[in-house]
Amino acid sequence: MSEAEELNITVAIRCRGRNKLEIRAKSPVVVTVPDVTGSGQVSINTSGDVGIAAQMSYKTYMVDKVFGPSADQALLFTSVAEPLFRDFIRGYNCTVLVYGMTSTGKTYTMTGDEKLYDDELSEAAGMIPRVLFKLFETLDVEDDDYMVKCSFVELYNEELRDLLDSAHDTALSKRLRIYDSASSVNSGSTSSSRTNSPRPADMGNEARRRRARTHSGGTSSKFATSAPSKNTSKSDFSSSAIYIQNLQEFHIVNARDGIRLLQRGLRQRQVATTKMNDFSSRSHTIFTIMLYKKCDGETFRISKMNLVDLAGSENISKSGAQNQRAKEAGSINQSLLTLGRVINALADKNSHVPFRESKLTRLLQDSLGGNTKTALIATISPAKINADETSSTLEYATKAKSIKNRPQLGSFIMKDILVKNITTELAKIKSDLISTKTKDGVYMSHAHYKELTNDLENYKTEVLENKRAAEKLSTQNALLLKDKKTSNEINESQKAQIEKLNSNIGFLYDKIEVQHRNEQELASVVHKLMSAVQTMQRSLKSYEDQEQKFQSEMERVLYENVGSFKTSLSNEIHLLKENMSSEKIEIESNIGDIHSEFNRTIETIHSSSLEICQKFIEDIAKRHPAHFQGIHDQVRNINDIVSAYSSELVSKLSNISEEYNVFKEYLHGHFFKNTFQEALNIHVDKNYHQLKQSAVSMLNEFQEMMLERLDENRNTMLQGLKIAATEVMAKEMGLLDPVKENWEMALDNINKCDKLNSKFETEITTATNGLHRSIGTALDMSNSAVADMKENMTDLESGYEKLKKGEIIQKNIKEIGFKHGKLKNQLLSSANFMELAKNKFGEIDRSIQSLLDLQGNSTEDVEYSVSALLEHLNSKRLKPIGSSGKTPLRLQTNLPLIKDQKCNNHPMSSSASPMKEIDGNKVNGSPLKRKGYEGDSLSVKLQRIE
Ligand SMILES: Nc1ncnc2c1ncn2[C@@H]1O[C@H](COP(=O)(O)OP(=O)(O)OP(=O)(O)O)[C@@H](O)[C@H]1O
Repeated sequence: MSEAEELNITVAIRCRGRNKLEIRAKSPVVVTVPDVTGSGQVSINTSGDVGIAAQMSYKTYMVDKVFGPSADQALLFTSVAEPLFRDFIRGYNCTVLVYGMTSTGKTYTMTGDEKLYDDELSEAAGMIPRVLFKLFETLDVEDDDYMVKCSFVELYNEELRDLLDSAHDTALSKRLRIYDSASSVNSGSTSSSRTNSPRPADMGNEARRRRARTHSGGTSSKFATSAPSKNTSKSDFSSSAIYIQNLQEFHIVNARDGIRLLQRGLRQRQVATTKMNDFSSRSHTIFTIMLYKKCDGETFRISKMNLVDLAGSENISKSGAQNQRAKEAGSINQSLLTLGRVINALADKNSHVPFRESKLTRLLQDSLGGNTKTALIATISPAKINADETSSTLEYATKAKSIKNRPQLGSFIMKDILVKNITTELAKIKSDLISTKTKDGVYMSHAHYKELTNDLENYKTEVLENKRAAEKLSTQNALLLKDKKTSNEINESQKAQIEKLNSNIGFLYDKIEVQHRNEQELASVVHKLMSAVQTMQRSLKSYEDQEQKFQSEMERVLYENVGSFKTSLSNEIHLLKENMSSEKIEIESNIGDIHSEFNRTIETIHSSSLEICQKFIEDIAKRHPAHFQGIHDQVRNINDIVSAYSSELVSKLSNISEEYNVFKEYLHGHFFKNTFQEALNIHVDKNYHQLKQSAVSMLNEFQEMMLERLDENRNTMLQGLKIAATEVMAKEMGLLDPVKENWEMALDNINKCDKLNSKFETEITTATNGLHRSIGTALDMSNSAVADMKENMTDLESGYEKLKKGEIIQKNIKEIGFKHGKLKNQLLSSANFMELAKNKFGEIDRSIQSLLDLQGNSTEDVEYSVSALLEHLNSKRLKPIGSSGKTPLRLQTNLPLIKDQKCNNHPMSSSASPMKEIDGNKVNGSPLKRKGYEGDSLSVKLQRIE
């Protein structure tokens, strides 16, 4: 096999039979394995179903070897450990690991029965005793120079302990520390992939010394001693990537020495009784056998065999672990979890493998994915009650199968260096022995004494330094306490501020509530306003209806009167013509009739018009002002409400704005800082307690411990602070962001609301003012119109009285009578004229008809029409003929005829038609606008009636 060849880890499964507990629990077997050994296949029924259904839920795993309940210890050794053992003898570093749930037989597999019976091993002896025996058997057969050393270390609660240290668990025991080893100290060694890190300083001198050594002739072959070579692991450990400082290695010369060391170590090992195992191992152990085997004349190859018994993963609820046991289980599970992650990372070929996350994985660094040949034995229980743990163990075992190592031959050491080391150690021990023998008490060599004195001095110095460090820590602690007090005070004030802020927020909520209610009130007022407008529209409509009624009344009167007037005129003309032809013309009576008929008609028109007009005006005078006054009052009311609401709203908004500013200021100025202080405070507290504990323990520890603890504590504190700061930053920012956003959005909304309200207020004020003004104007106009109408009514009355007197008409008629003779000759032409007049009346009739038509649909703008009517009434007052007094408008209809009669003494002889003036001025020129024509309004219609 080439040295750099990749080799998968060998994975074996060992399934024991059901133990008493499982039998008592009547837990069925769910794991299928061969009874002894067979193919590398193991199946587990994950559902717990039985019969055919069970076949469906079997999960199968493939590994290198599977051993069933009947597989004995010897088979395990020959199948798994022996191939590795052979490589170990050849100079490879090898590791055998047992892994599995508690009580599945890890210790049984690795150690088993380690006792000797007549210097022989029992059948139940596990791998370690078997390797020891096999080793010396093999070395004896090879009959070559060698040296064997053993070490036994346990990892308990993440702390390394030397199980072979006679001062184990006492104050004198030296603390073990893990270092990454440098590459081989010997020129003949091969470099490891993980051996580039610098060696610890305390290794430097000896290593340098050795490198400087030149080859010298070898002396010893076997070392017949099992005395400890204290602190020598550093000197001889060359190919492994991991170095344990202060770990003692013991020379052994035969298997029994090794067994004794094993037994000594096992006595020190942490074992406890749990519900699942009477002798449950509470720690991980590594029994290491180091072989220095002669390679050629002057060099020895160093190889190691690590036999690792891992503590069992356990379900605390099942194992019933409490207090110390629970703590142990937690630590065990934690380190096994990291081991699982390391296996996963290696199997997935991740660039980062978390070896440094636990001491266990650091120790196994070279065995997993390194230069070591490794075999993993996963022990499992066949019972259903442990099916979950068994599945998990099988998952890990399968994963581990894909891990590849690059086994390499171990490094070399020069024979003379090896001999010198041993000689020095021997000399030291001999010297101590002699001193002890010659005197009472505890004696030692001068050199050893000197060394111990040096150590003592060093320790004294360390204690002093530690004291100083402790004092410094106390000062820091006092400062931290002071800080804590200040922080607490800040915290209190912060709390008060938060409470205040909360009450402010509550107050704001109340205000918003009030504002909401105001808005609702405003909406109802607007609603009322709308209904008032609708009422007004209805009033206008009734006003329009009245106008229509008035028009139709007017139409009826005009039709009746003008029509009857026209008919009687036509009858008169006809009669006149007949009388003229029969020469019996009684013009006086005719004229008298005309006169009386004319007066009667005018009187009827007048009285009807007067009656309608009076009724209309009274109606308007009665309803209109009161109605407008009501609207006016309502609008004023609305205006007041809106103004009050608006001012209240403005004050509330300014309050909100002010609160927001306070809040913003608080957020910017205090909020984050104080929270940070609070969190910092918690972390400071935490770290303070840690520091306190550390300080107390540190005072009792040696310098290494002290320095390491200090470093660790400082790092923990720094990291804690860093994490706390980051966490707080992230948390605060995370919490603050949505709040800030919400506040900003709320402010935006408030501002928008403010703007909207201001706009609304302006608009409603403008609108109500406009309405107010319009209604005021309309009211004024109505009042003045009513006054004017009343005045016109008076004028109408006086005009009518004058007309009634009919002085001028009487006079003219008399004149006509006197002039009867003279006019006789002209009767014919008069008859013609009358014919013409008849036609003209027809035209007048049509004109009136069209005028009435035009009146029909002129209600577009009632207010305008009313104002136009009033305006018209004001501007179109006419005076009666021969009088300076005012005449009602409608009396002027017949004025042209009378005027002509008065001004021309011979109206009958005149070629100009008396109607011509009417034609030219108003009728014939047809200035009348048709229905629907622009400007068609009541005012125009009234003009035409004139
Ligand atoms: N294959 C086996 N044959 C016979 N007995 C076994 C076998 N496996 C385990 N046992 C017995 O089961 C008991 C528990 O075994 P062991 O202490 O080795 O378990 P473990 O896995 O090391 O447990 P823990 O992790 O708690 O230390 C012991 O009494 C052991 O003798």
